[in-house]
Amino acid sequence: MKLAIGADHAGYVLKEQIKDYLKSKDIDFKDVGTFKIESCDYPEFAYKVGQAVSTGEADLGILICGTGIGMSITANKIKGVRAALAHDEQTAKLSRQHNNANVLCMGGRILSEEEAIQIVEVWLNTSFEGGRHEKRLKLITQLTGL
Ligand SMILES: O=C(CO)[C@H](O)[C@H](O)[C@H](O)COP(=O)(O)O
Repeated sequence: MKLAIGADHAGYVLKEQIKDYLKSKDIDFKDVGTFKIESCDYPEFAYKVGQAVSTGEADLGILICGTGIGMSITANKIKGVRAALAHDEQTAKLSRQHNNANVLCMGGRILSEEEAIQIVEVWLNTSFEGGRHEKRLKLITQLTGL
């Protein structure tokens, strides 16, 4: 499995902490930036991670900004991306089970390192349940073209 990960300045520190966690688990990832703490614009990184997932370059993506909201708004405008904003483990788990979310968005100004890593762990280790949820995902594509 390959991950794409990105953040703006407000998510930069948490991104680096999550990268340490991914390395400790031998999970392959591509970091699309930002690579510094200076102010920058979240859509650039949401677009890069979203494109990586949309084209199949990455299986899953992780995006972090201050709240995770700007990242999720942007990523969800990319075809094939199902980005979920999660501030807790239960939402993260359900985003995989019911929505087959392929991008996880988090708030670097909302979550502690420990909370974020627990969210990432549960998200990466939960599978899509399929069944009735499959039809609903197809409807998203049919209705929106995305
Ligand atoms: O867009 C956001 C909200 O969804 C992100 O949280 C940004 O990180 C935030 O807006 C950045 O704010 P700043 O005042 O420019 O640091």
